[in-house]
Amino acid sequence: MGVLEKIAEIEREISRTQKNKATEYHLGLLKAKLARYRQQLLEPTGKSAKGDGFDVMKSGDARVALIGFPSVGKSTLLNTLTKTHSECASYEFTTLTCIPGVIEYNGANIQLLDLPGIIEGAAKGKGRGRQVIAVARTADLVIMMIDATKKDVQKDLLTAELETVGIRLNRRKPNIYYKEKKGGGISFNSTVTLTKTSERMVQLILHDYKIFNAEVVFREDCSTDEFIDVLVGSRVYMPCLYVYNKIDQISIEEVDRLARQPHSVVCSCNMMLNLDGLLDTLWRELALVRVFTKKRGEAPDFEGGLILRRGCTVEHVCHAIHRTLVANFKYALVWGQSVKFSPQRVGLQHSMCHDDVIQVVKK
Ligand SMILES: Nc1nc2c(ncn2[C@@H]2O[C@H](COP(=O)(O)OP(=O)(O)OP(=O)(O)O)[C@@H](O)[C@H]2O)c(=O)[nH]1
Ligand SMILES: [K+]
Ligand SMILES: [Mg+2]
Repeated sequence: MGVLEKIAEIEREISRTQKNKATEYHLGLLKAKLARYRQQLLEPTGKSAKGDGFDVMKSGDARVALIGFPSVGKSTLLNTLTKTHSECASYEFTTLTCIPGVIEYNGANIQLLDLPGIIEGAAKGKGRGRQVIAVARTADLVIMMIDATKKDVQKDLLTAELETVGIRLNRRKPNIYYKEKKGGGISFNSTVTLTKTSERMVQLILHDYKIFNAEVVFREDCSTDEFIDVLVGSRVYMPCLYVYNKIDQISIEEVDRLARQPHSVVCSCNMMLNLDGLLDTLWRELALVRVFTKKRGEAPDFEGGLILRRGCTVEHVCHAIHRTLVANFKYALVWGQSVKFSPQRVGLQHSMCHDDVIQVVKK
């Protein structure tokens, strides 16, 4: 039996099995097996996807992948936001490869990847689904583009496809410490009360994976699924922005409802509606920050802002300016939202805000 058939069989068994106290361990083990087979499916088989235009060099300050069903308007978005042209048409699967463009925003270069449309079953190899999803894994953010005139199930279907291959959208990495050991058996600890899984469940799963020596510490109330994620590894946790396109075709009430969903933005690429709003939201979801540098007695360099991540400190800024700067750092003067007074004298650990100005004083 091939891996795909094994996966199908386990999926059938899971859907057949009623969820209750008596089947809890059985279901947990089935999920652990499923995760293992899916992982096998993801491992390179030798016949890799090289050479068909999907291996695009990473460039710029961040990478964004466009994921969606066919003909939702992904290529139209690339054409409106970047200088690159990608073929658009009313028929499905117009785009067949990965086409990179660059969004210039707030002085940052954001790489936007137009990709072929994906359909249900993509993760199992339907269409070019697996190649598309492989590209999505390399992104800093996924834009899930949804046709606002169609049903909302698109979102759940696509999320499920990405989940299958280990992409976790808008979720934090579970706070579980896990380490395989050479001996000593399984050591299990938790710093909180566990309500969604148990030590026994974890033991059973580890046993199923033929792991007999390991240290496990739950630092939050995680589920069995989350433990399996940590065990299997190679999961990617990334932000996702849901972009509802074609709002020119729906009622204002419906636009309003969609715009209120979490991590969502509405637009019309054809009619150029709310593209500014889209860029603004994209910037926030990417958690990018621009910082201007200034030399003593001169105006800030408003042309050459540094692009960093939210939460960055003066130390990060120094690294971005020059690798030896931290060693020679005495203090910095900062103007902007991160300080009470402008300028304010700060140290290396001070956190910067978007559009702050900094002057570094050396020893
Ligand atoms: N009404 C309306 N139509 C749009 C909008 N944006 C794109 N379209 C139309 O939707 C169709 C598909 O657009 P594409 O950009 O080719 O869609 P895609 O998602 O790249 O499609 P594939 O590459 O086939 O997956 C085209 O006929 C576009 O003109 C919009 O905002 N409103
Ligand atoms: K199309
Ligand atoms: Mg396209």
